[in-house]
Amino acid sequence: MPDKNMTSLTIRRPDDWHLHLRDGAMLRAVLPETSRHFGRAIIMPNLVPPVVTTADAAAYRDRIIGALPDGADFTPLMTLYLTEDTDPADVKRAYETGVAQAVKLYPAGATTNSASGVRDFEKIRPVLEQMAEIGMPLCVHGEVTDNDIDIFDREAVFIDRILKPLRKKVPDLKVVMEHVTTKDAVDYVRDSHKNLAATITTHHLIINRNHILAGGIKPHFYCLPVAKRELHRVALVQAAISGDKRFFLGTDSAPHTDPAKLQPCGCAGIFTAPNTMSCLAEVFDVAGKLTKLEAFTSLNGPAYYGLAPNETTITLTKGDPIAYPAQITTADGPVTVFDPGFDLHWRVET
Ligand SMILES: NC(=O)N[C@@H](CC(=O)O)C(=O)O
Ligand SMILES: [Zn+2]
Ligand SMILES: [Zn+2]
Repeated sequence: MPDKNMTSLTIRRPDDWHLHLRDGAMLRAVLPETSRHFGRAIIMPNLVPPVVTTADAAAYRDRIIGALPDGADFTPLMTLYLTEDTDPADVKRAYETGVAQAVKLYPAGATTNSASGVRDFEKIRPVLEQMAEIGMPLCVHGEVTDNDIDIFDREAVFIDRILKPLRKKVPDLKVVMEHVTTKDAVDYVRDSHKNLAATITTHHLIINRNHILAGGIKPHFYCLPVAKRELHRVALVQAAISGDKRFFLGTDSAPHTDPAKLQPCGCAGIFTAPNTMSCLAEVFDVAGKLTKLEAFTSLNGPAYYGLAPNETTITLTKGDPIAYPAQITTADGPVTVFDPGFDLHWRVET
C-alpha cells in the first residue's frame, strides 16, 4: 500500500551502476541528465570503436570529465570492453591504477555495438582468472545469441549454458548480471552465496512485453534484453524493493536518436536518465517500500563494488505531477525520454 503520509525523502546521493553516455555531441547532451542527480556511474564501453584498453578508458574518462557541467559532483567509473584478445596484464593495470573499476562482457552480436565481443568463452579464461585474483568485477550482458533460441528465452538460457559453467570454472570471480529481466535471473542471484549480484533498470520495473507490442509497436520501449512477461516484471520489483544487497540500480539509460530508433530496423535502448529517480520513487511508493529506495539506488551498489556510499544526499518531495521534456535535443538529433505511462509525483529537489 502506498505510504500516504510520506511526502519527503532524503537519501544518500544515488549512483547508476550501468550507464551509456556515448561520445561527442551525444555525451555533452546526456551527461548533465545523469550528473544532476547521480554521484557516480559505471560507464559502459560499447563505443565505436570500443573502449578496450587502459589507455582507451583513461582517454574516455577525460572526455567525460571535460563534458561535465560546471560545478557537477559526478565521478565516472570506467569499464573495459572485453575482447578475445584482451591482455590480462592491461586489465590488471587498469584496475590497480584506478582507471577502470570493472570489465564488461558482451557476447558477440548480443546488443548495440557488441560485434567485438566474445564468441569463444575459453579464450577469455586467463583474463577472468586475473580478475578473480585482484577482485575486479565482471559486468555481464547475459544473453545468448543463437538464432534458434527465442529472444524472450535468451537470458534464461545464458544462465544455464554460459554463466553457471563460467562461474564454476572461476568461482572467485565477482560477477554482476547486468539489466536482469527475468524471474530466472532473480532466483539465480538469490540462490548464490557470493560473488554474484544484479543490476535492475528503471524501465524493466515498469514495462512488460505488452507495453512494446500490444496496440501498436512502441519503438521507445524496445531495449535489450527485451522486456518479458508481467510475472518477470513483478519478480524484478520484488527484488528491487526487498533491500537484498545483491540487487541495485543500473539504469541502462541508452540514448539513441529518434531517427535511429524509428526505422524499419530500429536501435535497442531506452533513455531514462532525466526522470529515473522520479520513476523509481513512484514504483517504490506504490509498493509501500519507499524506505528501501536508498538501499537500491545508493547503498547496495557501492557495497558490492567495495566503495563507500556517497557522502552527500538528495531530497525527493511528493506533490503535483512533475513536468519533464518528452525529448532532449542533441546536435545529432532528438532523443526521446522514457514515458512510464503514469504521472510522476516525486521531484528531486535541486
Ligand atoms: N540496452 C540496450 O538496449 N542497448 C544498449 C546496450 C546494452 O546495454 O545491451 C545500448 O548501448 O544502446
Ligand atoms: Zn546490455
Ligand atoms: Zn546497457
